[in-house]
Amino acid sequence: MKKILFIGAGSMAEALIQGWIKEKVFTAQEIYVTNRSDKERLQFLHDTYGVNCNFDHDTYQQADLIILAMKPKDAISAMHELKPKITGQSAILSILAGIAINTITEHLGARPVARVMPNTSATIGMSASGIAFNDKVTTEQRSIFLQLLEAVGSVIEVDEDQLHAVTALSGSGPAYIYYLMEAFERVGTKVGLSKDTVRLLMTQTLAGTAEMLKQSVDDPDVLRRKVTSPGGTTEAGIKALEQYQFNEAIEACIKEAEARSRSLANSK
Ligand SMILES: NC(=O)C1=CN([C@@H]2O[C@H](COP(=O)(O)OP(=O)(O)OC[C@H]3O[C@@H](n4cnc5c(N)ncnc54)[C@H](O)[C@@H]3O)[C@@H](O)[C@H]2O)C=CC1
Ligand SMILES: O=C(O)[C@@H]1CCC=N1
Repeated sequence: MKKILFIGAGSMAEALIQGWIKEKVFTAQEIYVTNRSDKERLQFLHDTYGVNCNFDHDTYQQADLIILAMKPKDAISAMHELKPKITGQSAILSILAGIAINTITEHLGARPVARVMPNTSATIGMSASGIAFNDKVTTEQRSIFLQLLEAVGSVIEVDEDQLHAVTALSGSGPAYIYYLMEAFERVGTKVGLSKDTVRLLMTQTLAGTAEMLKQSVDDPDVLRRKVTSPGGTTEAGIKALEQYQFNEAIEACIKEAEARSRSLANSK
């Protein structure tokens, strides 16, 4: 039986716990979760998923895998608390935005580390994750780490520095799409539809568009042109997006998020 220990019990920890249990990667009995102070949150995770939230110090030493899942600003103090407890050879999987592998080994000692940027769609097995490893990760461990992320979606190996861009795009990405959906729902009701109808239409439109991009050999601009009849509705809509500087807004969004990821490395 394995021991998988989450340090941090927030939304992303819950998404991975849910995804791994659902995909039968780990049983609830194999998962241990702790956080800083919120006992009610731990009780909720125990009651909902059956994971272990009350355990002794031996669990730290026996853990096969420790998952760093606190906020980046809490990472240094959390690792400081963790270091004396983990005398064993546990590998580390970090989902911390911005925090470098070197910072982790500086605080937790030389050990295998996978730095991962998943997203909350891991909950339903649909995460898009980026991953980078340090040189302590063996070939066997590397394939285990990849399997863990494949179980909750797709995963792509990148250079560690590229994880800032991955964070800005697919790590934060679900929030951009939810924000877009909020806007569709708001305007949809202004043009005469109910919120439920808009949600149904646009959820299917997003899913269909994503599937077209996956299945088609065409680039997005080619697919877009197939929707855009000359003098038609799409052309009018796109013109409005251009007038409101859609491309500049998206560029600023991703660049700001990427820069924030880089600056999180220095946050205290
Ligand atoms: N929420 C998301 O969509 C994603 C988050 N991430 C990363 O995952 C990490 C967690 O994010 P969320 O789950 O959104 O945060 P959250 O705020 O929901 O949860 C953070 C958890 O860490 C715990 N914590 C804080 N200090 C601690 C300490 N010293 N020891 C033990 N536990 C401690 C808190 O009690 C809380 O349970 C962050 O580093 C974030 O960058 C990565 C990808 C996506
Ligand atoms: O907002 C954040 O900082 C985290 C990282 C990616 C998604 N959520």
